[in-house]
Amino acid sequence: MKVPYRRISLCAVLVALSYFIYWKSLISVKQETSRNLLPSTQPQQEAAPPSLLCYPDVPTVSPWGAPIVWEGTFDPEEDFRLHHERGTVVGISVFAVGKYLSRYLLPFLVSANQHFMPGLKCVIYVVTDQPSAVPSVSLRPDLNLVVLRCPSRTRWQEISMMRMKDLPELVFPLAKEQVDYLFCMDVDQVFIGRYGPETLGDLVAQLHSGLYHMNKTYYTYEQDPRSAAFTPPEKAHYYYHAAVFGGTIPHLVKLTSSCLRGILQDRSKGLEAVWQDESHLNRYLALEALPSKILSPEYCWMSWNPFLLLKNPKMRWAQKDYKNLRS
Ligand SMILES: CC(=O)N[C@H]1[C@@H](OP(=O)(O)OP(=O)(O)OC[C@H]2O[C@@H](n3ccc(=O)[nH]c3=O)[C@H](O)[C@@H]2O)O[C@H](CO)[C@H](O)[C@@H]1O
Ligand SMILES: [Mn+2]
Repeated sequence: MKVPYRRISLCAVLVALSYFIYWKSLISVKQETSRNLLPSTQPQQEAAPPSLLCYPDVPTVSPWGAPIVWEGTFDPEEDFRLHHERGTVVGISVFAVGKYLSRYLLPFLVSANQHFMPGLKCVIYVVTDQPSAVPSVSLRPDLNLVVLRCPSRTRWQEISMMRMKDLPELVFPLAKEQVDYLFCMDVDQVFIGRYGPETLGDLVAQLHSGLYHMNKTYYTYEQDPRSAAFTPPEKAHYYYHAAVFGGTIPHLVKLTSSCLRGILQDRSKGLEAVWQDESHLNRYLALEALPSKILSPEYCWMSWNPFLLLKNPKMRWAQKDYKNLRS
């Protein structure tokens, strides 16, 4: 049989072209939607020089004045100088429980060693149910590793949600003595570019890169009014990813205690929020405490999302493998 190569290549070119046009239109729709969220009374922050941003005109400030951090909106040398002079110490807490330890922890640590706050003192708190299995990694002299034991839990939903319990019980008592700012991060991600002190703030939230390009009607807030995580969409602005949040310890204490309270209240009614801890986090950040700084999708990039091609990603999601990793 004769293969119609010319017809196939013509089709491929047409598909690629329409895909490109679709992608460009989505990005501009998103930019319009984001701009529309800004009330007209709010002064809009000067946009950084377009050549430095991934897309010109991305929103760089929230309606309540919190900076949205994109490459090009900050001066890395000035930020570094300030924090270096102050002797700022930055922490990360990362949970690696069950199979997630052997699958994700090593690349997370190796990449953090290379890209996370280079030149500043750092502490990584690894929270795990199997401390002896934590891989030994050669780390830079100003980066310390602290391993903490947490209980083994079987349901992955419990492991994810109970971070809101283990953080204040296991991590914060140490961190409040050792660090000025702490990030609470998922382990299934890797640093791929300089993740510097431009990200530091009292209460820091991460835009979810899977939903960033979408219209707000697609944001996955908990919609069951019986749940403590219930979030009326009209009261919220953004959809945040629970894979990264951070701030100073007093702010994180309030955040985790509110989320844990909601999780336990739901449990007592036989409920579980649609995106577990992430649903409670979104409610908290919409209704109880607005973040003082917001990280653009560059700081937690869903690398296989074809609608979000970024020029300056600093961290990307690792490949998911729910089938093998979740029992
Ligand atoms: C359906 C689903 O997936 N939902 C949750 C999950 O997405 P994710 O797909 O990002 O969840 P995930 O599998 O990365 O679990 C969250 C984190 O909990 C830890 N972990 C989890 C399971 C386990 O067996 N061992 C372990 O160590 C680990 O640090 C992991 O990165 O997490 C988000 C927070 O980022 C939200 O809470 C979502 O609601
Ligand atoms: Mn994750």
